[in-house]
Amino acid sequence: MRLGILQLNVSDDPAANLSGTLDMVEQAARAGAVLIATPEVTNCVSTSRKRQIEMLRQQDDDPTLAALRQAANTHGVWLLIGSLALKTGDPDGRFANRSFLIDSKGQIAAWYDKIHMFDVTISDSEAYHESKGYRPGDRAVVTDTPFGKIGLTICYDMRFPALYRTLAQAGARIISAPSAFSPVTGDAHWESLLRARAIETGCFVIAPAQTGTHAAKSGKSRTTYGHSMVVSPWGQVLLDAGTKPGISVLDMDLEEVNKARQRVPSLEHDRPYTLD
Ligand SMILES: O=C(O)CNC(=O)[C@H](CS)NC(=O)CCC(=O)C(=O)O
Repeated sequence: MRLGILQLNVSDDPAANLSGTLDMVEQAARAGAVLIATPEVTNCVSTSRKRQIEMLRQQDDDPTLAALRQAANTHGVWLLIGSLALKTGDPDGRFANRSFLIDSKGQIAAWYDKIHMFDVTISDSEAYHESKGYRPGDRAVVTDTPFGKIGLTICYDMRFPALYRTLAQAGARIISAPSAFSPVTGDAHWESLLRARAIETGCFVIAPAQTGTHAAKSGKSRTTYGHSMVVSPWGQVLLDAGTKPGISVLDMDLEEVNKARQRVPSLEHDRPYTLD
């Protein structure tokens, strides 16, 4: 199956971001991709809560979701929208960081709210407080597709191997990890984390990423790591998209999932144990 990966450098203007993303989806579909995946927060990268309150919408009212559903139907492709930042209507005002799998008719096949929040102080000058802005989810999601079962995760989730194991043991053969990674942790950890998750689950791991410095009309601008990646179930890096925005298309042989799991069936070798 042919996979399209969109590496994006979105701003805090969802309408402008959408037109660029729609162009890239069309190009990837023309190149023969049947599943096209976009990064975390495809609609808006912003560090300003005020700006997010102004620009973001609830799911039923979100123009990015509506237009991408229509594009999936028009081009007859499955779309993994890495995530959208959405209003939730919750009294505490927090947003959802929500991933969507859209089928080739434009219907929502599955959605997933990021479970693990990136509340991390990397250095004196760099800290993230994701849970201040976003309300974490509490359900893991695996869905049937014509390409086998896909498990959904987002970004920081990749540091929680138990979630990946749950998804793989529930039948996932592909796990998505759309991201907006920090450059510092990206350099240190990104490739290792993704390869480890692929090897230990025997899944393809697909990780479309935001990249570069994100233009902001309001608030501080933010920089992300890029290097969108696809890793085979044997742990080979099939794609590293570097740091420029753009489209990558590659063919995945899903038989490799069976082969890797036959060679090393560790997914079936869990054992109960006590902790003294
Ligand atoms: O804030 C938003 O609008 C969307 N959310 C994100 O971009 C999140 C939280 S800041 N980014 C990550 O989880 C990066 C994780 C990471 O870099 C690591 O695990 O090292």
